[in-house]
Amino acid sequence: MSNSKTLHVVIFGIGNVGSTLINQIQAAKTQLQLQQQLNIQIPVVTNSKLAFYNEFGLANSWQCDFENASIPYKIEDILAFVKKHHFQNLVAIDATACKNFVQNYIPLIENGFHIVSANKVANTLSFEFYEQLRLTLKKHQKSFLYETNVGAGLPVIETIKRLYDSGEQIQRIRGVFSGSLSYIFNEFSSESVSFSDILKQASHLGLTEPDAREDLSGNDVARKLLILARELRIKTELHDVLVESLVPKKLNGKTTVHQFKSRSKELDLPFQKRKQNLLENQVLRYVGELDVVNKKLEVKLISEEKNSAIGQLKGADSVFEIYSESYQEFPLVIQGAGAGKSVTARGLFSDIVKLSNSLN
Ligand SMILES: NC(=O)C1=CN([C@@H]2O[C@H](COP(=O)(O)OP(=O)(O)OC[C@H]3O[C@@H](n4cnc5c(N)ncnc54)[C@H](O)[C@@H]3O)[C@@H](O)[C@H]2O)C=CC1
Ligand SMILES: N[C@@H](CC=O)C(=O)O
Repeated sequence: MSNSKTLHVVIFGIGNVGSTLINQIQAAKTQLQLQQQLNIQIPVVTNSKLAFYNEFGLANSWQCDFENASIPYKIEDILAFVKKHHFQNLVAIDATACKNFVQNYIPLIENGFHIVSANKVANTLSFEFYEQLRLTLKKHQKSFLYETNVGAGLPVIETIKRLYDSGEQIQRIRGVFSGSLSYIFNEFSSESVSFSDILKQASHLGLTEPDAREDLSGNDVARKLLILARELRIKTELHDVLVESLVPKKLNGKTTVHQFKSRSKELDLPFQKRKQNLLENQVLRYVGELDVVNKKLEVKLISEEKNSAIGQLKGADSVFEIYSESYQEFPLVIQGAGAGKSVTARGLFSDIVKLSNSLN
């Protein structure tokens, strides 16, 4: 008798992260089958408007297939499709950055899906929604994994959870939580390049959010702090986070993404001034701090000594310093690429495999 297990994975969002995930899964098929007797089938992939269906799973030519044969969809069409084919072990991947998409989580769970998400929105809406989602998961015995919400492929949430579940008192988590802002300020502090050019590079590298103002406004980092705070059972909301936004009012949400991009040169002068104000041994860093004891969450741009751990960061590295009962003087440190399509897709893949281990 075969012990092989099949997962049916529906991928919502086939941009940087979603499409890399599909390619990673396709490339690992043989290895997964041989080493873990795991078969991951992807019968549906979607972007915001179109879905491509193949009940036998995607072929390696999936991008062409999507271009040629995708059709407009509603979430109900996908629910009907998986029901018609009696698919078991259903997993919905949220690789969108969409605020509305998370309203589909509860119907998906009620229709048999586990959720694996890179999108931080579901964990950062009201605490009421946060709890309702967890109650629904419990009722339907489904899982929700979101390791990539904080630190992309880095094991940040898992580490915090393990410490907390084993009774460790976590006092403070401080660091550079954003891979894109890390890249931007590492490059900007050390190179003679304009701020807008570096922002453009970060976006081309797939490091920023689809709307880079999510990063520059501090909102994305605030979401990460809130997610960690809630893991530690702190009942708090996104608006409780003290945030220093780097987006000037004239370029805020009333401007479209396209307008913001075409006017990004307006950011150059203010950032050049901040750079000029630095002392010789300082660099700019955008940091987050979760003070667990005082339940205070704050994100801001600081001038940091070049020689400190945070000052020495390179590339798109994030760093999380966890101070706790057992790590008082010298924190537990998690460091590595905090953004990028490849590490993030691998983080989602790892959540899928983790989920498969908990299924029959
Ligand atoms: N890029 C990175 O380094 C990291 C990204 N993430 C998260 O991963 C998610 C995806 O990021 P990227 O791939 O970089 O963005 P992207 O902009 O490249 O791709 C987003 C995709 O979602 C689709 N989409 C938008 N609304 C949708 C909807 N309602 N239903 C279905 N599809 C929809 C878009 O059509 C696009 O295909 C975001 O939530 C981001 O915060 C998390 C960690 C790191
Ligand atoms: N924009 C985010 C991407 C991952 O969440 C970041 O820069 O960290």
